[in-house]
This record gives sequence, C-alpha cells and structure tokens, in this order.
Amino acid sequence: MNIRVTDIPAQTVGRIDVAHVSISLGEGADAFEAVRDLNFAVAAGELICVLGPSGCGKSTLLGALAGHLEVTQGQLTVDDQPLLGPSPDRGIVFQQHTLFPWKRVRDNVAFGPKMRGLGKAERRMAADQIPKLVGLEGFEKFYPSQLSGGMQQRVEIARVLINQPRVLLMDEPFGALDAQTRSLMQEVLLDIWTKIPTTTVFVTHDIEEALFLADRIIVMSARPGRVIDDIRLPFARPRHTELVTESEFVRLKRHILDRLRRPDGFSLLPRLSPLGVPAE
Ligand SMILES: Nc1ncnc2c1ncn2[C@@H]1O[C@H](COP(=O)(O)OP(=O)(O)OP(=O)(O)O)[C@@H](O)[C@H]1O
Repeated sequence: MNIRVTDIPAQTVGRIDVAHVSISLGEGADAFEAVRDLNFAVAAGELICVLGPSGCGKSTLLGALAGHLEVTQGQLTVDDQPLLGPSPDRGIVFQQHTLFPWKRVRDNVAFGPKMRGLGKAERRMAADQIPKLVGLEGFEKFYPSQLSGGMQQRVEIARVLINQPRVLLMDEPFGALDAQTRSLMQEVLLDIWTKIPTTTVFVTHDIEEALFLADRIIVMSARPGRVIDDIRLPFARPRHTELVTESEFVRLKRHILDRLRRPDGFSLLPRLSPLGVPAE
C-alpha cells in the first residue's frame, strides 16, 4: 500500500526559516560570498534536499544550520529561535566517519547522551532502541573497523538520532558508498524518517538521490549559491527503486539538469511560496 506524505505522523517541531541569508567566507582580500540571499522555509517534519554544483555553498549552508558558521546577512531560525551555536537539537551526519574507533557501536551511539549527563537507565534504553531502528541489531558489540561503510553510516545516523534532534542535517552522507550500498542506505534513511519524521536537510549533488528522497528539492546555482528552483515532488511514499524509471521522475530530472545548465532561464514548473507550496 502506498502512503502519502500526509499519512506520516505530523511533526510539530523542527520548522526552519532561512530568511535572506548570505554567508561570506575567508578574510580580508580573500573574502568571498559563498551563498547569497537564500530565502526559504522547511516545514516541521519535512525532508528537503539541497542540490547544486560543487562549490555552490551547500555545505556552507548546512554548517550555518548546524551552528558552526555565522551568517553575514539575514537570519536562520528553528521554531522561531535564532541559532546561537551548535546544539544536539540539530544533529549533523557527514560523508566522512566521525566514530570513535576504540568504542563499540553501542558506546559510540550512547556517547552523546552520556556527555549530556543522561542517567544510565535512560541511556541504556535509548542505546537499545536506536540501533534496532537503523538496522544495527546484532552489531552493538562490534568496533567501527569491523563494519562496512554502509553500516558505519548507520551508526553515524544512530548517534545523531539518539539525541532526538529537531533537525537532522546530512552532508552528502552516502557520497563515499558504492552505488548498491548507497541505494540501500537511501531506503534505510526513508524508513527511519517515516518512523521518526524529523525535519531533514539533505545535501547532495546527485539529482536522482534528491528526487528519490525528498519532499522538496531546493536547487542552487554555482557560487555564490542562490536558490534557482524550489520543487515539490509529487511522488507517493513509501518509495521504491522502480521510481527512477517513472516518466515523471525522468521529466523532473531533465528539468533540474536544464535549470543547472541555465540557472537564469525560465522555470516551467509552478512558482512555489517559501514553504514550497504553489504560490497564488
Ligand atoms: N573555510 C573556507 N575558507 C575559504 N573557502 C572555503 C572554505 N570552505 C569552503 N570554501 C569555499 O567556499 C565555496 C563553497 O563551499 P561548500 O563546501 O559550501 O560548497 P559545496 O556546494 O558543499 O561543494 P561540494 O559539493 O563540492 O561539497 C567553495 O568555493 C569552497 O572552495
């Protein structure tokens, strides 16, 4: 049975507002504008992909959402609260692994709550449930080096989810995986997101990945990155790999390719409001 986005439990937290955000990097004569006047919102529980060519500032935007970078102009808020720095409320998963090699899976996952001073019983409960959710059952006692790349990424995701973040930030998390594992991990992510519909901002330069995962795709131009398209996807959930051969999928892929080639060209899709719904 296909379920629609509206059937997934509604989230009430995790709304992101990116209001006229520009970010400059570098200093003095080396300073340059990485992203310019980004203006969009992400609804609570929505999964968006930010897509754009290499160097267009996708990671810069994610770094600012994570609280690692300050914006030069404009404002970033989550649930109307300005971001004041990094927080477990906004968990980030990178392409590179950040696991402690000397800790077992279970202890890697439980590390964040331990640092936050959560009690042992609470930690144990979370550390038992989250690995199951991401498909790590049976691997809790393994060390990272005993796991495949895909399994290590599951641990990375578990480590973030255990903090029950309002927002999940993902910076090309599957970029280093082989094509088959990557496809599997996309399905794993959608399965997790359906069970815990956390607001997710997923950065990628892979058009098919964005089309497969997202409720909406924000397309950015080359540097300085600007939003050149905001596309709400019509595909039902759950999504299966056959989706990539459907005519609407192929049509949207062609549309995005065209937008990336001609960023100032005219979009044939309906114009969207900042929340990604068709404008009046
Ligand atoms: N700390 C930094 N100092 C100077 N320039 C930087 C710094 N970090 C990134 N850049 C430059 O800023 C621009 C935006 O980088 P960013 O990593 O955000 O792009 P991206 O879209 O994520 O690229 P990719 O898809 O290749 O990861 C790039 O031109 C990059 O070379």
